[in-house]
Amino acid sequence: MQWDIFCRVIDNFGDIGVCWRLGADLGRRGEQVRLWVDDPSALAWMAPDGAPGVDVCVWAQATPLPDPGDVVVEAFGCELPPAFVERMARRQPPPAWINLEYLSAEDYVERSHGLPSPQFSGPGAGLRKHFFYPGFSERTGGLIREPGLIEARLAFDRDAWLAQQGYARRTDEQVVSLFCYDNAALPALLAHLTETPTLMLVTPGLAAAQVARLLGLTPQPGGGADSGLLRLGWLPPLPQAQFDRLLWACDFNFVRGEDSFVRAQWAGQPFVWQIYPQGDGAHEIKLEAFLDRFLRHAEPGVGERIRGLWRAWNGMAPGLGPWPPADAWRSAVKSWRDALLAQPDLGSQLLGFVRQTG
Ligand SMILES: Cc1cn([C@H]2C[C@H](O)[C@@H](COP(=O)(O)OP(=O)(O)O[C@H]3O[C@@H](C)[C@H](O)[C@@H](O)[C@H]3O)O2)c(=O)[nH]c1=O
Repeated sequence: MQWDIFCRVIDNFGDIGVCWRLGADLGRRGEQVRLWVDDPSALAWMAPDGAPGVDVCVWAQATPLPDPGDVVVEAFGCELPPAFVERMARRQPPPAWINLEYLSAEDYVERSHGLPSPQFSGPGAGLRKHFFYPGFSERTGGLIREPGLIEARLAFDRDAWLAQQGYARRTDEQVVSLFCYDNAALPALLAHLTETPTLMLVTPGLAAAQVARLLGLTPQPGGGADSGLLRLGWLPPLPQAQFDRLLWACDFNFVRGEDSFVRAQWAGQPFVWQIYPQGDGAHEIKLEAFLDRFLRHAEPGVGERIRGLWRAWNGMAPGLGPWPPADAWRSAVKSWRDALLAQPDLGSQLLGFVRQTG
């Protein structure tokens, strides 16, 4: 099928990160994808080699758009150009029109996933748009998990990968990745990590700027610095496939937003999520909703510590609290990952949904 995926970059890298993952997943499954994005600049480092079947197209106001394909995906309610919607309404048969929503573990997702939204007026009159919600249960659209991902994860040699990046692991060193927004708990984390031999791989941008400021350092991609028992490595922006490997290589991952949060779950290592902050505090409910599902896989004492650490990392509690025991934390993540692996992935579900509704 021919797909048109529309994406508007609001801020950060999550919008294009998710749309690229989806487009590349569909392309590798033999679909033809046009990815329309208003600002494709991040793809230069995120996806320097492109993907089979995927054409990246700049979506500007003046861009002449071709005839709509078989499926039109409007990512995160990005609002399609009315003239294009009009052509969708005239196409025979009309394209499947999917509104791909943000990821949440809240219960409303199960109620809303797959619902139709018939268009009674406007340029799309006569069309039916469908809401497609990613999620963590059988009654949602699932999570992006391209074929072969887990096999590659299981065959991964972390020491070889770290050495290739110029950060060979020293004996007894734990390895931590850091990808975060502005974070008031970062000083407490750095203080905690200086007590144990640690290699912390810091992503460029907000994470590197804060660590550098707190420790009085200048980040140099590919370079490093020491602070007590903490060894720092400043990362360059990595292609998505290498970013995944970073998460596979680390004992603990600090991730954020949506896509890196999902990839940390596939990595199967203990992780801490900094949720995208919303002014009205809605993110706190969203964070707790995820913890409620995930921590069913943890022993109660361990779950409490994980929840405490996550709350502190998200500014919902002071201090970091006691660090969860690593082995029990890892078992909980693996058990959660096993449960997710038993569910169909988002790409397969979306293909099935479109065939059924089309
Ligand atoms: C640091 C790094 C990230 N990445 C990728 C991984 C992800 O695809 C992407 C980061 O996206 P996220 O993890 O979702 O975090 P983000 O904070 O960048 O994106 C956020 O954007 C907001 C607008 C949304 O509302 C949020 O829900 C969220 O998606 O960048 C790399 O490929 N290489 C890198 O080196």
